[in-house]
Amino acid sequence: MITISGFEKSYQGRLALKIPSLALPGGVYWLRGANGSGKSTLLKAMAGLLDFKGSIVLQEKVDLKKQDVAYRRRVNFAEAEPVFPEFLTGQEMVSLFAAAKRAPATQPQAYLDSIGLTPDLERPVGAYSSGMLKKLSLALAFLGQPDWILLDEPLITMDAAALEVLYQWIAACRAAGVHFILSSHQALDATFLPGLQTLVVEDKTVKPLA
Ligand SMILES: Nc1ncnc2c1ncn2[C@@H]1O[C@H](COP(=O)(O)OP(=O)(O)OP(=O)(O)O)[C@@H](O)[C@H]1O
Repeated sequence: MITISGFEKSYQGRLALKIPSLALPGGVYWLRGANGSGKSTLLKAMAGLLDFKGSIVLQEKVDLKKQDVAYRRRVNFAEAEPVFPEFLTGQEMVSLFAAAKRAPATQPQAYLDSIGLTPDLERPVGAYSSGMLKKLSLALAFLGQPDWILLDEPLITMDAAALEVLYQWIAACRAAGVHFILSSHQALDATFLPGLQTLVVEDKTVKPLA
């Protein structure tokens, strides 16, 4: 469960998103909304990457603002358009994230092998294509033992084979009790994401679709 209360985010004094109260019990959520509606703002705030007014609390006890290290270890995030330091290799990025997220020893390799990134790990990420960067950032978002994984536009730039792998990762994590929020402009297919629930971002707020 994630509970959002009294949430407000403004940029340069201009309100972007306001959520008086929202409780997300868990499962898989499709975060849907028009361009500029506030999807990335919500996900970045929930990932602890944006300052905001109000509170976000995990499982009624881990407050993002008060226990930020514990919270961030349990909530993972992948950006829509990942930007990494270009001089670091894929392997160096994986090692950094694996240490920060306390990933079990063999976990990173399993993800990288299945998505086909292993042959490119020694190359600097500045030499990666946009699809390779996306695969790397998604693999990083699965490291550790998160309770929630937030994926901003995970479908963009992914080829069909990579998408199938992503759905397999999500299914395996769901079976282990991990919850997901995926933002997407494309409709998500409930065949691949059983129990899919919808959150709509409009009029500068977020509501579950009844
Ligand atoms: N760094 C920023 N500075 C100023 N305004 C911002 C900034 N980031 C986002 N905004 C504004 O906040 C609002 C929500 O933006 P956000 O990126 O969260 O939308 P989104 O739903 O993810 O959009 P898209 O579907 O186009 O990616 C928009 O009006 C946007 O202009």
